[in-house]
Amino acid sequence: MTETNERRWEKERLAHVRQELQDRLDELEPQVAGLAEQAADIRKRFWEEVTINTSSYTDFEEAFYTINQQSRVLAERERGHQLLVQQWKSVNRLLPLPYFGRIDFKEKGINFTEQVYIGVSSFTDREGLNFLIYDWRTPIASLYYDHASGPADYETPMGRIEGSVELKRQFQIQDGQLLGMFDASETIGDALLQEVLSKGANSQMKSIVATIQKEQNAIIRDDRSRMLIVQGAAGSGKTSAALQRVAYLLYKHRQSVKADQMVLFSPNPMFGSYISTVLPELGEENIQQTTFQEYLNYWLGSSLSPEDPLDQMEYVLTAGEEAGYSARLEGIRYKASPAFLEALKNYGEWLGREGIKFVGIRFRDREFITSAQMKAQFSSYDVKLSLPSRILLLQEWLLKELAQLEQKELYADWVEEELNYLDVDDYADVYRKLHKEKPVFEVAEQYAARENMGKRPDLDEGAFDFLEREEQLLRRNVVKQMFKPLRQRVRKFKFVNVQAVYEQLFVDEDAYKERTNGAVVPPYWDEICRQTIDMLHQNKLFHEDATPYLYVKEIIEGVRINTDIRYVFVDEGQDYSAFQYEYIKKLFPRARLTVLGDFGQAIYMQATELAAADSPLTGLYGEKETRLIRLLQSYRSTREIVEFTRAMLPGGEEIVAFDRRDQKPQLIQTGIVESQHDAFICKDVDELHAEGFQSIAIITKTAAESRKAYERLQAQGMEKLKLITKETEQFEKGCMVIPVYLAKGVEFDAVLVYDASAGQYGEEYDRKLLYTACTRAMHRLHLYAKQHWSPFVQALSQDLYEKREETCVPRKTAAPLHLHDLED
Ligand SMILES: Nc1ncnc2c1ncn2[C@@H]1O[C@H](COP(=O)(O)OP(=O)(O)OP(=O)(O)O)[C@@H](O)[C@H]1O
Repeated sequence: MTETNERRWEKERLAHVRQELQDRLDELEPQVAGLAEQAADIRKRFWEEVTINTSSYTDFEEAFYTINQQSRVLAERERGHQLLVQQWKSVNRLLPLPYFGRIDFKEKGINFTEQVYIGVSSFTDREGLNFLIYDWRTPIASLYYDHASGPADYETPMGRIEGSVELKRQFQIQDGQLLGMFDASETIGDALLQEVLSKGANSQMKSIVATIQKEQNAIIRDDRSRMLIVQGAAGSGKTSAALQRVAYLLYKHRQSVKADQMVLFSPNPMFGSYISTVLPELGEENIQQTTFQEYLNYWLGSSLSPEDPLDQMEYVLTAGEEAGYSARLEGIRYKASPAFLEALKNYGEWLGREGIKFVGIRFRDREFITSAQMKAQFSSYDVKLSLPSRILLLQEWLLKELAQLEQKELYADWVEEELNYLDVDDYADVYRKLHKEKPVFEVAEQYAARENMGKRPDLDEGAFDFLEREEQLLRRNVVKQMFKPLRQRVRKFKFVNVQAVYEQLFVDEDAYKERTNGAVVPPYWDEICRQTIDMLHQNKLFHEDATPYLYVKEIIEGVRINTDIRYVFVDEGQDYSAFQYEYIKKLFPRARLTVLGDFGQAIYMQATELAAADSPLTGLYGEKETRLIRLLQSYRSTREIVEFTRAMLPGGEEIVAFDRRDQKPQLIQTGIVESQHDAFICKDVDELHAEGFQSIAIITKTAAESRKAYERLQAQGMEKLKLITKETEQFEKGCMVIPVYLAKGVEFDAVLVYDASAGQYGEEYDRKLLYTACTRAMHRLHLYAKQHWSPFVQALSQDLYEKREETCVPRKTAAPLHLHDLED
């Protein structure tokens, strides 16, 4: 066949498959509507068809069976309807783009070459015998992602199948029309990838199903590791691969795992909205998404409010001049470290021996059960029992004590008083209750009357007295109501003073050492102690204390677990501490973990290196159950941007750029006049817009700088500018000012680093912040500085960028130049 014949053939096949799809749709539509109507009808007439007659046991039994039968029919219809709707949706999804790839595979020992067309779901011919389209998650489809032409094999549940790939073809199909096709030889056609990557940024992430790369496919299909760690360069497709992996696992384990048994921890709520369309695009339901902070807030309850990690970050970046800053930084570092985790484990032992602090139970200004009584009771339990078991015993004891006290209080004066405040409803309740008991009373009365046969019945003796019963019930209600909160507090372990238990760790160095089996304290310990206790006294927790606090709480009360969750995904995994991983492991004991991150973007102080030999992550489930995959190829940015950004990172030379070309990054020195600086940015934004770039981010180091930049740029007349803050929930296209730590994980057509001067990014710590900011750019990257460039920019080879030093007149020249317009 000539090439044009080949194309014609593919066009005809496409038309044929689309026709089959259309026919199926035409068949399904009336059925879908019909079944829905039938189910609705049955539901409506459900009770009409059932006559309930309970006069005899047989009648009752009959009614029971009719109801059962009706509800079974209804459930079946509804299940049938759901299945049809699923099929209908899947055919609908396939119609505009039935498949994106084809692979011709000849199995060893079989004289037949199968043409395998791959799309987002499977579709067979009318007889159900031939696959017109294979779901991309079927075993045979992995050939498409893993092999170029030549010998190839793939894994099936029945074992490995060997053979050879004779053709690998990619299609560009839009609205059912074949726009292009490429035969790929080596890797999956760079042509299609080029095409996909050259497109503009979106306000929502896209699925990469048609162009998944081999190393990404390994992540997606790994189904053995308990812990899968992915260390991948910026833009290497970690998040994309993670979402494809979710879709794969939901497909592979569709009988046993549902979407609500998977959780994804994402860096912030805005990121959650950014990725929320990928799974529905692949025909799967979204899984649960949360941030670690949401978990902390939930478990800590309302008693203590933990600081937001973004506020912690803002403090670290902006509070350098404040008293106690160095101590706080040391505290953040130490409280996230494995050393502190170890210290807390030892503290747990000590607590079990002597350290628990109890809170007495008070009631109406009386100490019902004192903390000393609790302590005495607690120490009567066998020390061989675990701490949570002994606390449970104490809880049981307290509930019993409360029950006895409740009984004793029935005739206390305060109850008498409370009775006066009861309203009509309370009396009515009691009356109803007594009325229900009436037959019993009547029998009792008759009995009493018979006993006194012949005698005048004496109602005061032996007979039931309603009034007395009523008062007793009312009293009981009053006391019960008053004791309810006490019981609830006991059930919620409020009799342990966790806050005091955590606080006693931070008394002084000697006490700390004694209680943690000699842990070595970090520098500034006294100040760290003071700061921690200050916060606790305001019922607040530093972010770095939140997870350790929960950890201590659980040492005492026992671990909270969620056994429903089967897969946990942690994106931006470098930003979690050893502590947080330990916590996640405990919380989800039946789950497999996938952690994706990039140590090059580790901008939080509690960062964890994912790929290091001594990484706490490897230790979590042990080396045998852990697999590490590295992604080195970056897909997001142009070659010029990747070459520029990777040179900022030590070891960055191993990052591989994808061959997509555009301008070199631009370095613009704006001079010391602030308004001129902003004018340059405004002018560049206009030009980028004119070139057709729709998503442009002006990235600052901090939220405070974002606010300032936003105001200044607006003053320069920049219109439709958005300010992104930690409260922003939705990610939209357009031009925005955003602090770097909120831009994590997302991407823009063009990135303008608002101020890349030495004053902003001068310390070693700033290197990764600047790297993270620059790597958000897909097509264009501009950096601005008034005077001196950041040392991380200065260190770059000059052939990696273009320098601009043109002049630019501020747009709003009306305001005269003030001294504050000049840089310090
Ligand atoms: N195989 C692929 N085919 C097409 N596009 C891809 C592929 N892999 C990644 N991309 C694209 O590259 C960009 C970066 O992907 P993604 O955000 O998943 O990377 P990441 O490693 O999570 O990045 P970062 O760590 O910098 O946030 C996205 O636009 C994504 O669509």
